[in-house]
Amino acid sequence: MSKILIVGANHAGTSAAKTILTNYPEHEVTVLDANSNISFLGCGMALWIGNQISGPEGLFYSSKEQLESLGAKVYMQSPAEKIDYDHKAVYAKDMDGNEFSLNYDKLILATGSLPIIPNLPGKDLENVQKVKLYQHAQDVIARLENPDIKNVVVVGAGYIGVELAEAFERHGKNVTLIDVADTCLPTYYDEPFTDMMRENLRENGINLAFGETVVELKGDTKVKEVVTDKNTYPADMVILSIGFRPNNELGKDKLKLFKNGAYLVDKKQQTSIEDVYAIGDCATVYDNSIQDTNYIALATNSVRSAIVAAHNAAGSFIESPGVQGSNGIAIYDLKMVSTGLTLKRAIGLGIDALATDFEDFQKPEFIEEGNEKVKIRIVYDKNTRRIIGAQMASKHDMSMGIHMFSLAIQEQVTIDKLALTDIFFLPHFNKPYNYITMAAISAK
Ligand SMILES: Cc1cc2nc3c(=O)[nH]c(=O)nc-3n(C[C@H](O)[C@H](O)[C@H](O)COP(=O)(O)OP(=O)(O)OC[C@H]3O[C@@H](n4cnc5c(N)ncnc54)[C@H](O)[C@@H]3O)c2cc1C
Ligand SMILES: NC(=O)C1=CN([C@@H]2O[C@H](COP(=O)(O)OP(=O)(O)OC[C@H]3O[C@@H](n4cnc5c(N)ncnc54)[C@H](O)[C@@H]3O)[C@@H](O)[C@H]2O)C=CC1
Repeated sequence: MSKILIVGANHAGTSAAKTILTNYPEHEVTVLDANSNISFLGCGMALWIGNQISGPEGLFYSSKEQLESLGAKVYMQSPAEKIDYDHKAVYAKDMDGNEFSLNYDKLILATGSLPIIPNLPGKDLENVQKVKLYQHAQDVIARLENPDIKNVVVVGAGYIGVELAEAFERHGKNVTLIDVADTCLPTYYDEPFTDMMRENLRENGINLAFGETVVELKGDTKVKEVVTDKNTYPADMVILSIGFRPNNELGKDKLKLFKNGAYLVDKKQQTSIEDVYAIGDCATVYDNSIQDTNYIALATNSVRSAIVAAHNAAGSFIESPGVQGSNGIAIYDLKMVSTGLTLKRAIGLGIDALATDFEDFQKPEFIEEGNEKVKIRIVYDKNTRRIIGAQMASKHDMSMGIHMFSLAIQEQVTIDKLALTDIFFLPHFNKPYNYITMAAISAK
């Protein structure tokens, strides 16, 4: 029997706790979380804010009570404040402010990430919001009820920014979306795809301010304007969504860190100290598309890294196969999915990369209803022919196709092998010469 202590119980911590409790009932599992809720699906935040779902209740899939029913001891609203790694002890405060300490045999750090807040004049003005927690979403929704909030400026046109821009527009607000990059979603897609999303946002009435740097947020007590190096925008509310940074407060002076501060872990999720694991957004991942360590903050990575750490902490040896950063987004009718590297990023990393593109209807033309075009790009290494990335866009739900590319990158499949891969045909679903095969066959 080991004492396993998990610090942080959102997606990563909950997944680790459940894996240990259901597979290894002999261990004593204790969970600490600073917040009053766990398992909030941030990915549903935009749907909630945009009134596309009836409420937030379905966005939670676990609770203190559920973990307790599986046998865990759970302390909510109890932030860990210090860890003595040499003596295997965690010092925390409970919800009444009382200090207490817990000893462990194995420690799993699952403290996640924090929104990056740019050091801008005016960042502390009223109605300048960050969005990560359930409580942040509640706060934003309460403010949106105020009819004086007419102009909403979203800073950062990454995944959160683009999703929330749609949500605010659905609320009838005048929305401006700003990014320093000259397009939206630059990390995930190449230009032919970002152009589609840009057009989609523009057609739906969102003001786009790409290639602009925010220099100041102006106001009295409340924010009134966002000033960039090129323009000034009226703003009754500002959302800061320019990325996450790992929450490494408890280990930054003791554990080895990645360049952005994430806990450096091996394929067992173990940190630089034995018996100390790190999972989810506070830890690094092994990225198969670059065959190196990376930082990719996604709930999917959190859940899987937690399973790996849980088994290892509980005494079984398993290794992570690594990740590809697979992701997806649906804005109005447009759906986009990607995995691995974009062509731009691959070239930026010095890889001799090429892309093969194809666009076609999903199904044969004689299927007259529910037949949309799909655009695909596959990125591959010119020398090894290895597939290193893929992107797809359509009004049709073609999302499942990206999983095959994720596996192809993980398993180092070549573009030539993909060209001859058995892909079934049925007119209800696709074409005999479907876009995946055609893109692969067309590769130089
Ligand atoms: C709006 C939004 C939409 C998103 N959409 C998607 C999506 O569609 N798909 C996707 O894959 N990802 C999405 N993400 C990202 C995803 O939410 C994160 O990757 C995920 O939350 C990471 O989970 P985690 O458990 O590692 O960390 P976190 O969610 O950051 O949780 C960390 C937990 O640790 C606790 N904690 C921190 N410090 C302490 C301490 N000292 N003591 C005790 N407890 C502590 C916190 O209270 C928290 O509960 C989205 C995020 C946001 C904000
Ligand atoms: N559908 C999904 O899978 C979703 C995933 N997430 C994940 O959550 C994490 C955080 O999301 P985001 O905050 O949207 O980060 P992000 O990394 O997706 O996007 C950040 C954006 O901010 C821009 N930016 C950076 N600094 C800036 C500055 N000073 N001024 C203006 N723009 C600036 C970047 O160019 C980038 O476009 C990411 O890892 C993301 O993948 C979030 C929402 C949905």
